[in-house]
Amino acid sequence: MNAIEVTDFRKEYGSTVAANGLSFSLPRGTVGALIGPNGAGKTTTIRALCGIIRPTSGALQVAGFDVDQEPLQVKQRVAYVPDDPPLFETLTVWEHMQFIASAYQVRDFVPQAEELLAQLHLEGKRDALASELSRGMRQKVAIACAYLHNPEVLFFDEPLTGLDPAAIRLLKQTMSHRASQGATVLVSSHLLALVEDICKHLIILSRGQCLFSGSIEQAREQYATTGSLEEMFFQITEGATSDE
Ligand SMILES: Nc1ncnc2c1ncn2[C@@H]1O[C@H](COP(=O)(O)OP(=O)(O)OP(=O)(O)O)[C@@H](O)[C@H]1O
Repeated sequence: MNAIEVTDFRKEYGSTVAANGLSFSLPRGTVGALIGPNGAGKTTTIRALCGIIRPTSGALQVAGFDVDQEPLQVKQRVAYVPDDPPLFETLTVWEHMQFIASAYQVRDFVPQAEELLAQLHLEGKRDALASELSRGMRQKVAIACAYLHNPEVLFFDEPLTGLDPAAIRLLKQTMSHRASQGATVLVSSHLLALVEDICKHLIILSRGQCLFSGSIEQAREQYATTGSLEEMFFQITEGATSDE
């Protein structure tokens, strides 16, 4: 079963076509990499999948629900970590956890929240206001909030930038672990070498179009390559961006 199903997704911002008839899917229990050059349409696609922006046309399904027709069911089941997470500046780290637990009705959230803060080395910042946190710490708070309500589908937009090596390793481990437990993770990143070992599925966008969607093995077969994800990326996007 696919946790994410995108069919002919189009998004226009005025005269800019950010997504031009994208179709792809991501199987449940998979970590998928959403990659592509700057301006390819990755953030637009993720935001549409979370129900934050509406498509100009096309159909988007997440966790078995139509994003346009059943937005609440979708929002209850997803978590979204944007590249610059907007926190509540006047809430403390712990109050963020309380807020998420309340919004998503997570019962007995305290042990899990404490564990997440410990894993992310945020225990010392438990009572700090969001406005007092470093960029990496803000990202960690957003990650802790994302995990707290045990979402079925997680969207991460450039999650690794700003994190220290220990946090990068932890985030990758937790993504793989969540996927092994049945969750689905779509991660957008330019740091191909860092996501290579956890992503089983590849979605490559360029200029609002989907150049490839499938497993890493299928990509290797289709493009007859044994190279790294980075080499594959250049091979697949070659030509598609050459006249930019
Ligand atoms: N709110 C907006 N208003 C107008 N144009 C937008 C808006 N958001 C995105 N765009 C445009 O849509 C296109 C796709 O942008 P998007 O942010 O989805 O790309 P991306 O693949 O995430 O890029 P990057 O790797 O640089 O983050 C770009 O041309 C961008 O300028």
